[in-house]
Amino acid sequence: MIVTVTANPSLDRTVEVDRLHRGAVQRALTTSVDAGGKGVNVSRALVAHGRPTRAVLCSGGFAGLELLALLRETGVPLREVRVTGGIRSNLTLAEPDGTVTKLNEPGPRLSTSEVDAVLDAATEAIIGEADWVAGCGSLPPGMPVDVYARLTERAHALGAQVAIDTSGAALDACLAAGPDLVKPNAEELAECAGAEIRTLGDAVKAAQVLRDRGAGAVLASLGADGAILIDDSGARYATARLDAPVVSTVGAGDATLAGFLAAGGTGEHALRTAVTWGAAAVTLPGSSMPTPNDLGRVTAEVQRSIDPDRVLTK
Ligand SMILES: Nc1ncnc2c1ncn2[C@@H]1O[C@H](COP(=O)(O)OP(=O)(O)OP(=O)(O)O)[C@@H](O)[C@H]1O
Ligand SMILES: O=P(O)(O)OC[C@@]1(O)O[C@H](CO)[C@@H](O)[C@@H]1O
Repeated sequence: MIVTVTANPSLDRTVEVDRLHRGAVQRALTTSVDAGGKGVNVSRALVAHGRPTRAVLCSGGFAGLELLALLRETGVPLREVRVTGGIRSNLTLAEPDGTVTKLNEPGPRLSTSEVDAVLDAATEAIIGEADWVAGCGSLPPGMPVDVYARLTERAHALGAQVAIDTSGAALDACLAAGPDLVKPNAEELAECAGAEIRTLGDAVKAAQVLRDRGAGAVLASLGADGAILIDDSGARYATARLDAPVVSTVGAGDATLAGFLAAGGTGEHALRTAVTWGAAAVTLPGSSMPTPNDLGRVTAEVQRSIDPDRVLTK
């Protein structure tokens, strides 16, 4: 069972436009709404593949009610923490060539007791049930920067492994608690390691910095370039070939983490599955998560020998 924790979930509104013109009044072609937030997406992807999961998340305001209703439709088992502030709505402006512009709100301010309630709800969900806990996404205002470190300590005390997918100070702060896995994208990895990432070799070195600071393994997603996994047995690189156009990259990293954990959370098979699920996600609109039917569009390949000079596309 994989428990996901999303302190800052969102309603993800995707608005499709012909072409984005800054400063102009534009008419949308279509709009859609998905239940969002990184851990919520991981749970949605797992449910779509019939894998046991539970999503722990904050909910508040009318947006929170809509989020819960959407999640119930998708069949994700929930453990909600009611908070006073309304949860956020994040906007994606999608253009037909696959370009997305994303505006993420900060989220509601949480009180100290609401922060404790999130950690307690996560602990209850873990007890006796979870093999893995995934703490995912940005922290809402009021949430202390060490919350993922605290989640890691609690989960380890209960015998569960921990994966963290976050950015900035929250990523920095979780490393000392020794999460079993972190899943940065290239930008988050560069910021956390304090290094420029231009090549695959740069990405491997930066991932090693995060391991030296406490992460057990690093699964770094590299956008169109695939993903690398660095753990005790070395570095591996996986790429994916797509049989379909790129529609929306939003949530691809979450599908990647979901695939990795669904396939055991370690090793080559998990890396291949991660890249397959991630690449399948980009062929779908908005922040839709792939189902088993979507995976046939992807051919993934894992390489043990990595060309350190290979220049990354983003
Ligand atoms: N343009 C693309 N073409 C093919 N595959 C892609 C593309 N962009 C992303 N992917 C796939 O999705 C995975 C995750 O992408 P990325 O590194 O952009 O995640 P992310 O930034 O964490 O995404 P998000 O935060 O929106 O979930 C990649 O490892 C790759 O398999
Ligand atoms: O602001 P955060 O928490 O970093 O990211 C939130 C978010 O962009 O992540 C998901 C895609 O990965 C979306 O569902 C959601 O809108």
